[in-house]
Amino acid sequence: MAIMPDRFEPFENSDAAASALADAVAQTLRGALATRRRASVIVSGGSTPEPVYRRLSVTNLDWARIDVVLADERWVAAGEEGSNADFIRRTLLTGNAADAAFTELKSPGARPADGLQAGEARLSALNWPADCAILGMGDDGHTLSWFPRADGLEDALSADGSLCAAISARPSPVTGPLTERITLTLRALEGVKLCALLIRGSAKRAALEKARLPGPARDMPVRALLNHPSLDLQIFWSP
Ligand SMILES: O=C(O)[C@H](O)[C@@H](O)[C@H](O)[C@H](O)COP(=O)(O)O
Repeated sequence: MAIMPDRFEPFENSDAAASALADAVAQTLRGALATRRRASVIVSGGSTPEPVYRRLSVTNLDWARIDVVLADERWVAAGEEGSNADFIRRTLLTGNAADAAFTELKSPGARPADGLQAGEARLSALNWPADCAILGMGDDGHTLSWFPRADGLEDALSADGSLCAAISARPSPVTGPLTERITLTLRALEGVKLCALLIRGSAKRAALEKARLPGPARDMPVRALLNHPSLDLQIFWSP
């Protein structure tokens, strides 16, 4: 099948990119709420999207009808170092957006595999496809918790399996010490209306160009998005 070309939008600075993405997400959610009871947005950790979340948190939307769904999580509980859920609570789920329903990925259990069933049950209760996804990318070509050559990556990139997968990443400067993770799968992104990849800086631009070259997704898992036959990926880049 032919590859759906992505749309690359360069912005002058990170503020302009954040503001354009927050506007696009708000508009998509508003449009969805005009015809459906609930709308949803998938959100990532990482430092880049914080200004997007801060903007959205003060945006006037019917947040009580919006599901905020975590894209991926380190296997740590709320209150522990590295919790993406805490980051989202702090940056997005305040102000107007405090009324949103939040679907987290951490469940009880010693390892991500122990929490897969519970995570899947929570995710299955939501409406799919989601309306928006705000994704990031690392210099190593990972996105969500799809780390290069990680254990569990095949499950995560399978388009017809579960909505979440357990990941054990190979330790690297990008992963840091917390390599046990749970992530949404490629299947969870199928059909998302606004699928946005927000990246900043020349190293990420270079990584993106490298990922565009032919090669296996296991080396640069962002390729699963770039080479997807029907995903309409929008890349918001700023220097
Ligand atoms: O849990 C996470 O760390 C993220 O979901 C991850 O996929 C992130 O989006 C990238 O690592 C980019 O992170 P930065 O924005 O900090 O570069």
